[in-house]
Formats: sequence, structure tokens, C-alpha cells
Amino acid sequence: MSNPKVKIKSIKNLSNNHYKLDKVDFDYQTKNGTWQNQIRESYDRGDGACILLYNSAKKTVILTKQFRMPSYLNENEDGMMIEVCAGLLDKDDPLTCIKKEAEEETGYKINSPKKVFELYSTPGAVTEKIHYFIAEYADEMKISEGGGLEEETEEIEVLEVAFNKALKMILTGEICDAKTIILLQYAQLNLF
Ligand SMILES: Nc1nc2c(ncn2[C@@H]2O[C@H](COP(=O)(O)OP(=O)(O)O[C@H]3O[C@H](CO)[C@@H](O)[C@H](O)[C@@H]3O)[C@@H](O)[C@H]2O)c(=O)[nH]1
Ligand SMILES: [Mg+2]
Repeated sequence: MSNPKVKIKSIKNLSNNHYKLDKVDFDYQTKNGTWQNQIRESYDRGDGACILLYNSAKKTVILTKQFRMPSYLNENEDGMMIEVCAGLLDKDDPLTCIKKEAEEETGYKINSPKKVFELYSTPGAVTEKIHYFIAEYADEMKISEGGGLEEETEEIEVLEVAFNKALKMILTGEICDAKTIILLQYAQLNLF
């Protein structure tokens, strides 16, 4: 944080339950040099990581399907979302996190994920950056059912989908999650 055009006056915590919501009061210097007071709410859930598992020979990808409450509150009829495997970093570094998440959620033990991006998803409201990975998977890397952690009340269905079908599912709206579409389009440009 080193922008001379920004002077943070106060950060007030509004909610600190599972994650935290802050209200930031700051002055911002506009182009003509005058200072303008602004208030912004900022939701902090830490950073995350996500991964596209793909198989070049079979031309398939591994996706997950789970209930997402915030989407249910905003016009997602049954609240189910089809996404690439993803998780919050908690205290792990992105690489450790994504290997752990891939195993917990999909059942695949991945050796060497490749990092492709580090992106803000909703920079006007949420602090979160997501670290994007890809990795080749093979049938013999499947060591468990996956499905997520019961103690975290996760119930995740694992889908193996033909890559071309996954691309069609973007057009039909069946896949409507930004990180998933970003990785599928990365694959279309660079992998398949
Ligand atoms: N009690 C409680 N538990 C929560 C809450 N929010 C999340 N959890 C628990 O925390 C777990 C987080 O699971 P992860 O797999 O680590 O994260 P994720 O929900 O898949 O998040 C990933 O995808 C999101 C949506 O695209 C991303 O926003 C996020 O950064 C990450 O990549 C959830 O399964 C749930 O058990 C909450 O408000 N209260
Ligand atoms: Mg997850």
C-alpha cells in the first residue's frame, strides 16, 4: 500500500464471524488535485486457489458440482454450481493448498500443478485473489472418491466431462462460474 493519492482515515470492522467485513473511510485525490472522501465496504475471506484437471489423451476435464448459497440467493434456481476444484488457502501456500484441495474434492493425487494466473475476482468489494493452476490427470492418479470434507459439510459431486461438452456448457449457461470459464478458455487457447 504505497499510493500517495490514497489516505486511509479509519477501518471499522462491521462483522467478524466466519470471515470479516470492514468499512474503510479514506480520502482519494482526484485528477484535478482535490481530495474526495470515500467509503467502501470490503469483505475479506483470505485468498483462494483453483485448478483445472485435464487429460490430453481422453480430451476430458474434471469438474465439481456443489450447492452454493450466495448464488441461490441471486437467481441460481437450485443453487447448484459446476466449477473447477477450488479452495481457500487458509494457512497454506497456494501450491500446497491446491494439491490438498484436488485430493479432498476430486480424489486425484496431482504431482506438479502449473500456475497460470493470479487474479482478483471482485476487486471492488472482495479482497480475494485466486491463484489459478492447471494439471494433467490420469485414471491411476485417482486414490479416493473425493467429494470434500464431511466435517466442513462439503458434499461435492465429481464430474468427468468431455472438453468440447464443457465448452458447450458455457454457452448454455450450465457453467456460469468465472474462474471455471477462465480456465476452460485458457485450455482452449493453450492445451487442446
Ligand atoms: N461455518 C461456516 N463455514 C463456512 C462459511 N463459508 C465457508 N465455510 C466453510 O468453508 C469451506 C470452504 O471450502 P473451500 O473448498 O476451502 O473453499 P470454497 O468454498 O470451495 O471456495 C473456493 O471457491 C470459491 C467460490 O468460487 C472462491 O470464492 C474461493 O476463493 C475458493 O476458491 C466450505 O466448504 C464451508 O464448509 C461460513 O460462512 N460459515
Ligand atoms: Mg472448494
